[in-house]
Amino acid sequence: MADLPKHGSGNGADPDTARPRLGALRMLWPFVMRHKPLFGAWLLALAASSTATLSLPVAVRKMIDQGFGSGGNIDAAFALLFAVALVLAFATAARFFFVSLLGERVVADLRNRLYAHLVGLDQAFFERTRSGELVSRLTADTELLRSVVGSSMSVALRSIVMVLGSVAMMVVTSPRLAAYTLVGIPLFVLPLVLGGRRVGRISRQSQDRVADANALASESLGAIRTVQAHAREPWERQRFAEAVARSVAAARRRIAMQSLVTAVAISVVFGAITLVLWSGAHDVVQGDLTPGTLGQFVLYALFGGGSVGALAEVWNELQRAAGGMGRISELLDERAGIVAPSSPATLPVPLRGRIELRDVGFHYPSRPDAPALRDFSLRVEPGETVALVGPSGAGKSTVFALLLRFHDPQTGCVRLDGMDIRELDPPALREHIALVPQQPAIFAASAHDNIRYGRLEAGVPEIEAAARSAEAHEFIAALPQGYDEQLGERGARLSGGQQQRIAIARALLKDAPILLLDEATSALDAQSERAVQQALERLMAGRTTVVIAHRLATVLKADRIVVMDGGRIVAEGSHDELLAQDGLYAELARLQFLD
Ligand SMILES: Nc1ncnc2c1ncn2[C@@H]1O[C@H](COP(=O)(O)OP(=O)(O)OP(=O)(O)O)[C@@H](O)[C@H]1O
Repeated sequence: MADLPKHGSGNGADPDTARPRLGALRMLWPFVMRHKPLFGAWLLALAASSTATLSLPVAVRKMIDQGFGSGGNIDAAFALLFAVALVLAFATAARFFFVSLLGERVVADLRNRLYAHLVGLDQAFFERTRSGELVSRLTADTELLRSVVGSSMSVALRSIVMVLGSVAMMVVTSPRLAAYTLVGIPLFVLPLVLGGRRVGRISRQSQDRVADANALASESLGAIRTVQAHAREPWERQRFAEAVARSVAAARRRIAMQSLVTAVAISVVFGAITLVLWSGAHDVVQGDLTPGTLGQFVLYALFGGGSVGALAEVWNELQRAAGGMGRISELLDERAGIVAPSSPATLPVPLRGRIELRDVGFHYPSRPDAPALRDFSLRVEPGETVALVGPSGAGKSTVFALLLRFHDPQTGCVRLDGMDIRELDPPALREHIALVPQQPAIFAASAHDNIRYGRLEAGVPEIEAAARSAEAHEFIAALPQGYDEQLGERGARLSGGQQQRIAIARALLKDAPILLLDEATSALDAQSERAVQQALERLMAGRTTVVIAHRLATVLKADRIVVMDGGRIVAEGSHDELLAQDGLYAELARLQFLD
């Protein structure tokens, strides 16, 4: 799988890379076909509105020749004109309604499909992809496609119909004038297409500058504490102002180019029309043409010309959207490396909870020459608590990653109750493991929902019981809205110790036989510390536990301490035994636990 190209934002392809191929938009077809009735209704409305538009000039001719000419029926001519206009009005409204709705539906489907696909991808994918970029694909790129399905494609198709219809009607109306006009068309189209291309290129640049400014703002607002703690507000203001100024400068170039194109287009169009009109007027004077027919012809020329202009305008947008679609299909083509076998084995019920890593050798996909674990063998009996201790980078978290099957080891195997975990369906495996990470993820939801994440079908009494065991009930009950209190993005409204206790309550609720606990390194005050410790003891009771230990109390309570260094086990034993050896453990203990 190739690395994704890193764009500043989901908007606009890099002007230096190859032009996006319009063919990428074909990917949208199956999504459109899922809404056949809407699509059909739109085509009908399009046919009706185009027919009405194309009959308008005929009605105008009748009005001029019969209405103003001698002996005509004024009332009937005007009634016809009004009727055509009425059909046009309603058909246009229907066309707009159906195609806009189609755009919304298609984009919603596409977004759902993309999101459903992304959450199923493996950790290796998320390690090499920036989450900001994924969000931008989900929003900015799909947004671009909404405007394409809901408007640009409609404009393009309508314009093509109108150009063909107008040209045909021009030939029918006056073959001689039509011949003049057709010869003049390239003269008229060329500057529009050339100018349009240039506008497209400049507009991509201008959107990239806008995206730069946005990225800058979201980065500094996301790190507002760091910004303010360093008193860097003036610096950030200036950086943002400069980025905004760059985007205005780029937009100015685009606007200037667009203005120029508009001026040229209007001059060329009206120049051509004046010429045709002038030649037609001579015909009228000589009696070869009625005034109404000339009027009819000029209207067709205007419709046709206007539609060519509209085509030129949407051309660039279609190209941009093709770029967006290309990037989305790249993501949809990503395949997870960690998948269930075709017929997954089932775990014994009840699970005993023996875990084993046997002769494991592992390196992260992004770092093939830096093994994170080597010849690593560890067996944890049901109900046993093993503490992993070691310097930073020793490979402790990697053990967790392999037990959860976020990655597969390159050599050796990981077993659960004697069964190779590669034979299992990954979600089924993870159902049996509760993970309490060092920095728990708290969602922007209520306290109640945050705990319920551990087991979605849990009822209120179970959730409260879990909170009580996790020593979290008291502080939650004291929140202004109790369990309904919103905890804020990333748990912004909770202290570190409180966040940990929410995570412990979640794990208690999940009630899995295996517990992976990454103890927080951040020091808590004595009271929080005691509360967290008590909660953890309740959580660990009766479960097979592997804990990345940072506290003396934890290592003292563990059945066994495993000392890791450089991806290997260097010593094993109890606290006292290991202290007596006076090796790496004694050194770490002096630094970490015994100060
Ligand atoms: N996602 C990753 N991609 C590439 N390398 C990684 C990744 N995660 C960890 N590593 C590397 O693997 C090695 C082991 O890391 P690991 O996180 O398991 O150490 P640790 O003992 O948990 O450290 P700490 O106590 O600091 O969390 C380190 O050299 C680290 O740089």
